Amino acid sequence: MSFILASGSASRRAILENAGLDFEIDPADVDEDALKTGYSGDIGALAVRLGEEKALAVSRRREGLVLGADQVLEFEGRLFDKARSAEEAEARLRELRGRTHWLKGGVAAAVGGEIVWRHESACRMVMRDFSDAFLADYVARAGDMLTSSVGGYAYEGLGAQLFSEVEGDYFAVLGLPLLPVLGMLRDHGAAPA
Ligand SMILES: Nc1nc2c(ncn2[C@@H]2O[C@H](COP(=O)(O)OP(=O)(O)OP(=O)(O)O)[C@@H](O)[C@H]2O)c(=O)[nH]1
Repeated sequence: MSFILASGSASRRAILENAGLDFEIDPADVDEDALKTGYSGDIGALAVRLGEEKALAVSRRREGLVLGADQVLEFEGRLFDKARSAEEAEARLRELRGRTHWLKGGVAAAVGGEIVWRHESACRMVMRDFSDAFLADYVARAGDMLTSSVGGYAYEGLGAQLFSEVEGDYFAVLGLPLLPVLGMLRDHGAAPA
């Protein structure tokens, strides 16, 4: 039983590998900016749409079940994507500290160029009001995660120190709601029932 993960995300790959699943990696080449720039609708729906576009892009050229996913950060109705630099990540963390933001996730499965399943997730991230000194130390230690993760943190690692409370699926915070994905994979014969 196998399937294709249409993602270059190390976190998504690790989540599925650690769960013992058999799959291939074939990242989708989708112009996310084209869909995100100027978007003014429901941000969770956008994440689902992006997950669908990634799954479809690969499903149109590969046989079998293709899984695509996307995650965006929503803060006071504004949409944030991954920071482009450590400086931008630091400025954003300074803006988010002491306040609540949401990680909105979308995941979709496609077969033969058609969407067969989709799922939306929302995780409520209550960031503590940490000091400037803490932030400076965090930025010095966080490394690549500042720009490779949508929030500039690895919640399973150093990023946990940023939060006082988190509501939602742990795996969804990391980028892939594993249990709903496992249910879908089993339904499609791509994971052991
Ligand atoms: N390790 C880790 N990664 C996180 C966390 N929160 C968000 N991410 C990652 O942030 C990234 C969000 O960007 P996306 O545009 O959804 O995905 P991507 O990394 O560009 O990869 P594609 O699926 O190829 O588009 C994903 O790789 C998530 O796994 C976290 O707490 N820990």
